[in-house]
Amino acid sequence: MSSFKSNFKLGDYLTLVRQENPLVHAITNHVTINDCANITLAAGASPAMCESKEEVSDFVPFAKALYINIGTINKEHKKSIYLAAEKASRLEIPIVVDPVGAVAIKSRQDLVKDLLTNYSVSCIKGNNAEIKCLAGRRTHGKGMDSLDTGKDIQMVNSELSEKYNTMVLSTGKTDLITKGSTTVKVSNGTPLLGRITGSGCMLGILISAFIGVSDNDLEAVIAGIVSMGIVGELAEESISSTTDLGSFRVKIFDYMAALTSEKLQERGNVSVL
Ligand SMILES: Nc1ncnc2c1ncn2[C@@H]1O[C@H](COP(=O)(O)OP(=O)(O)O)[C@@H](O)[C@H]1O
Ligand SMILES: Cc1ncsc1CCOP(=O)(O)O
Ligand SMILES: [Mg+2]
Repeated sequence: MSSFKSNFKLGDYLTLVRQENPLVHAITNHVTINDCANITLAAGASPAMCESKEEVSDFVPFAKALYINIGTINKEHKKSIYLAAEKASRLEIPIVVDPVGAVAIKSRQDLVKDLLTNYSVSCIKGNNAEIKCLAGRRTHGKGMDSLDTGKDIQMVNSELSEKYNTMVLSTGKTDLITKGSTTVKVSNGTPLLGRITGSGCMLGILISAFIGVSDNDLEAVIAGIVSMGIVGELAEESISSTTDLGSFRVKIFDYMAALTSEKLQERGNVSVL
């Protein structure tokens, strides 16, 4: 692993997830919901997709983290998200927000900014375009996908992190995680992750699981990002053609379940900027 100033061991966070089997409450989109549940299980955590407004407030207290993904949001979801965020903030349960589609849809930007302003969000996680649009920057996306090269993204992350007093994770070819004045770059992964739907959502619920077992949220998020990147690399190495996207997707679950803390340590490509 390349330089990271703290002497933390990435693999320890995976071990913790497996030992503690944290319950992650997800209110997430209906496109990738099953992939989110399965990647969470494969990592050693427990997913629960509970989204009804009558139920979320009762359910949140059992969770170690709350993952909010607005990819297919509707009126009902919106109410549930507010109720869940309110309860989680009050109980100091970490919240991760994934602003899917915010580039194209103004009301999604407004919702996410409102959540960041009024609730205790541990991490806002989006692709480069989503993160830039939340900072009011010009960017380029297509539907749920980013077409942004990531130019100036470190500055944008820092601005948002300071403005909302939260961690910011921007994803793309490289992933940057910023907390206050610290930005860490993770260079694991493969472009194939961008060719299946759900890689961003799976990353979002995974980092929620990792945050849920740790008192160091920055290190936990790094371990979650590296895990996703490495299983993408291993899945790519296992297929015979880059058009085997179905096999690639399935292999991601296989390699996540088989991932060891040693592998995490060995292949993690992390540096402090
Ligand atoms: N070109 C790439 N090279 C390496 N990893 C990538 C690439 N594109 C996406 N990823 C990885 O795929 C995951 C999802 O990122 P991204 O595609 O930016 O999010 P989203 O699916 O939300 O648009 C992240 O772990 C990211 O590192
Ligand atoms: C295609 C699509 N449409 C609404 S949500 C969604 C999934 C987005 O997944 P990801 O952000 O992981 O690419
Ligand atoms: Mg996404």
